Amino acid sequence: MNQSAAVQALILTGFGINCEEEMAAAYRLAGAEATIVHLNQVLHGQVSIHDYDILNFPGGFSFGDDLGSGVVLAKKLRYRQTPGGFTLLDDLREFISRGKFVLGICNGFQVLVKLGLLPNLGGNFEPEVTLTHNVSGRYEDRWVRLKVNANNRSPFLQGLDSFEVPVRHGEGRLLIPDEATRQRILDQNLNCLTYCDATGCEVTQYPHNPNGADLNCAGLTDTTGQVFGLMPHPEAFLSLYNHPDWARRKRVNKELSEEGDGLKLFRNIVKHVASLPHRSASSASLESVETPLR
Ligand SMILES: NC(=O)CC[C@H](N)C(=O)O
Repeated sequence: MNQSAAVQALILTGFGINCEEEMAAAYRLAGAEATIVHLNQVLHGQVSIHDYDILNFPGGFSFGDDLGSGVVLAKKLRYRQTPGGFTLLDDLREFISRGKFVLGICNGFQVLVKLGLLPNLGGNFEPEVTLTHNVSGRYEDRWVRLKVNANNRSPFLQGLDSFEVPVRHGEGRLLIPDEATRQRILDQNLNCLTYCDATGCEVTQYPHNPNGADLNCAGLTDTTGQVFGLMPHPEAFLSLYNHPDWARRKRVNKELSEEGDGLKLFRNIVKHVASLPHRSASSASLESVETPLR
């Protein structure tokens, strides 16, 4: 158990995940301690997710996107048993029920959707929507602007209105299978991020929406707001110098602050977790358990 008072972010890697260093950099800049571990260390019981505040699934090409992006990794989390005879999905249910946070970016978002953590309307961790090939039929690798749904109360997005971020994906198109699911996502404001134009107005057409997603959706939260996933990459916009316009910003009359807008999401969640009144108390009670919780 990590005794530090710092907010602890656990970042999974392995099997083709490739954005773990960017994600760790984001958390460190936001003041958290970031630990990168191979997923096998968790599956083999060497690392417990319960020792951490925020569990993170970075972007990449897990299992080469075979069978569909995120599918194989999600199956591994659902069915592969740890030495204690539990699956990581069992651990995730427990983790979320303790009020902790889960973030999935791009391939990580695909994993959370295919595992049934998002949107999880039914609360039974079964897949309800999916992410599939972009309507363009191409891998889309460029910058987009996102609009934040002000009615979504997830701590990740507080105080944000619209911001730019890069996308780099081939399978970012959210598909919602039926009208009832679509309506429940809308009613509960789980559609937390949509694609918009330079002025912050929502635009559903390509190229603003790079993949043809239903609801113009770029990101979802679950009903608790603790689980959050998005197709674009906030961890790739931590500084002014990540932005394609940084050198010509005066010429194109663009205001860019020294700190990248993507960093705000990480600052938000780190600040929120640090402010939770029972965080240190719950850590202490976990430490006193004789048999470590899985
Ligand atoms: N950058 C990523 O995480 C890409 C996700 C996935 N491999 C896709 O192409 O859709």
